[in-house]
Amino acid sequence: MTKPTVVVTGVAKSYGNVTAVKDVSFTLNEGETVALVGHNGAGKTTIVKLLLGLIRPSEGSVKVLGEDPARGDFGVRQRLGYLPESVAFHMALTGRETLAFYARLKRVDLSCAPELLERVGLAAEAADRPVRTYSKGMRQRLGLAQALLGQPRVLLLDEPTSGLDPALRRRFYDLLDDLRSTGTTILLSSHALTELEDRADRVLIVNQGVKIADGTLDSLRGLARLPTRISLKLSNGASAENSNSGGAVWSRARNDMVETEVAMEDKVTLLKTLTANPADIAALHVMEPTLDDLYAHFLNTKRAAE
Ligand SMILES: Nc1ncnc2c1ncn2[C@@H]1O[C@H](COP(=O)(O)OP(=O)(O)OP(=O)(O)O)[C@@H](O)[C@H]1O
Repeated sequence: MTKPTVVVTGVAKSYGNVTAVKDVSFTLNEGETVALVGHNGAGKTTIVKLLLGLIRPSEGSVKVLGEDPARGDFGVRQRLGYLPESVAFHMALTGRETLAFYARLKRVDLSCAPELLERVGLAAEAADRPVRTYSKGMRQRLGLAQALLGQPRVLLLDEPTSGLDPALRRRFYDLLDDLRSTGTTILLSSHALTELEDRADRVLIVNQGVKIADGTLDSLRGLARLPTRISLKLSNGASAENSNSGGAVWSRARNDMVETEVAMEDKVTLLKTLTANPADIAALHVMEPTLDDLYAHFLNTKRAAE
């Protein structure tokens, strides 16, 4: 059974006459990885700060692990991990000393530090070097180790992969998969939509402080009803227009391919027709709407309604 770890109800947050967040409600569950996406200034950091208890809502309520995080309950803070977008460490401390510093602040056991440094790929040699000698990616990994201190039940990550090369990104997401399997709730705030696509169980889209979409990628696809793109290359250089191409309208694409768009409900029928004679087909690609497409769709729908 899904167990909620974060419950946000009707939350608004204003700074003077700037309303950063308006009537936002959502629930995050144990073992769920949720992407929080939105333009610059959409309200993502404000939501994360509300979950951390760094700011109080002007309206509504925030509960993290059953408590109000702004009350300063230490038990909750110990079970919350946070990686800010820009990690600022004391440059003279080594990686190991930095972790010891944060472990004391969080009042958690430091015995897990060597394992954490290992997990984020900071080898023993790097762990004992001052942070000022670290590359940006190494600092980011130390930031992640800091966020993982005390085995948090809820992990809040702001642009966690910025500064990581592709191999480290993969390693980072593998690490998140391990945490998810132990029941950790992970909220990832990011602009890197393509890499979130296969990684997040759910996507929350915010715009101008308002939540405009919340669901799995498949459920958002179902709501948006955007077409599927099919691209095709026929054998022997034959033209799709002349073949049994299911009545679709084809246009020229790259690499001698042709492409068409088909409504969700017609996709299977068209694919059946196209693949009736497999020998006719040199290449076939089926592209479902990406998170980028869905993001643009929900923002445009919101704009059109205004
Ligand atoms: N302390 C503050 N005082 C006044 N306005 C603020 C404050 N913090 C945030 N805001 C405003 O609230 C709105 C939401 O800001 P927020 O930082 O939550 O956006 P964001 O989605 O995290 O943006 P980004 O992707 O650029 O980090 C913006 O209009 C911002 O200017």
